[in-house]
Amino acid sequence: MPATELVEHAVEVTGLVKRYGDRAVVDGLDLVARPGAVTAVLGPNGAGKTTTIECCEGLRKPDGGAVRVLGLDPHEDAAALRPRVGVMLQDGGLPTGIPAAQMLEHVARMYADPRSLDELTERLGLASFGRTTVRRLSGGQRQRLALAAAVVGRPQVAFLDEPSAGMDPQSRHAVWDLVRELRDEGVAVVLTTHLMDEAEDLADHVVVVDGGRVIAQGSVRDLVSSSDDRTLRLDAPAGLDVAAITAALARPGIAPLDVAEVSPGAYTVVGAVEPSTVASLTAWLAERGALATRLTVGRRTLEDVFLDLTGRTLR
Ligand SMILES: Nc1ncnc2c1ncn2[C@@H]1O[C@H](COP(=O)(O)OP(=O)(O)OP(=O)(O)O)[C@@H](O)[C@H]1O
Repeated sequence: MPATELVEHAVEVTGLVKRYGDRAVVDGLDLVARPGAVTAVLGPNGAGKTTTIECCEGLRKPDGGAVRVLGLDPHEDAAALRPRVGVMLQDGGLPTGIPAAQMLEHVARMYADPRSLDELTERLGLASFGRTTVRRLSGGQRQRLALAAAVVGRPQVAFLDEPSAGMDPQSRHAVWDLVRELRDEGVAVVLTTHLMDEAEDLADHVVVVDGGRVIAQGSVRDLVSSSDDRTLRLDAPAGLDVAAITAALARPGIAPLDVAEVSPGAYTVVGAVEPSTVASLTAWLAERGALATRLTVGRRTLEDVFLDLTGRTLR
């Protein structure tokens, strides 16, 4: 009986610690991933996502905590897990000296019941560069090949580290379709991404990591509706006085709205945005002869929540 039928969680990480020198880059991280679900791990650069995934893949040895994949230890049971786990590394990790098609055939031969190479080649658009050596592929082509290599063996768990990074929109959609299909086939897909729309579209469960720990998790819906806040987005002349806007929108007894110029001429107002907020804001602009070229009010997006949780400072 496959181990996925024995374990509720295809991946279970408990109190994971990984240190480099005396610095813990993963610092007590807990994470679970279910079969038949996409778990998206989000976090700023250097948050510890890849390190965590690599501990799950058996590529790095934890300094503390426990990691179970299909109920097994990624290090000690590496041989048993190899045919059941697909891995797409951030840097490709593919042998570079052989043509792409040959590389994929070689990988497919390692599995008992590989996917059809014709079908994978067709859906990921690999045919046009099958004869090109891996080293000469473009970044996006190499990513698609790495994804094909990760899934060709029909894994029960697929770890995909930034699967659509550097891809054109067509490729990204092909990748998303494949990920959804894997999920529908019962695969536990664990992916990292910096693309909030990718997480919003694909993820059944989102885990936000910062400083080597999980700082929030849940479904996208849970995360974006955990507050009643709304976001007002405004396009107007650059350099408006956000402190003055904040003061103009203030209402007695209500927490001040968070007004920011997120890029030149693009403003957000976050909080309890009411009809009167819109009226006060447009009046404030009109008094200064400033034209709003766009104004929308909507629910918070995953990106809003992510920036709230992790801040705007560059890492
Ligand atoms: N072999 C290593 N030796 C020392 N430090 C390392 C090593 N590998 C990773 N780190 C550090 O560990 C931290 C976490 O790195 P990791 O690659 O896990 O982050 P990440 O969340 O995947 O980031 P990104 O979004 O940029 O890919 C970083 O500060 C990185 O510099």
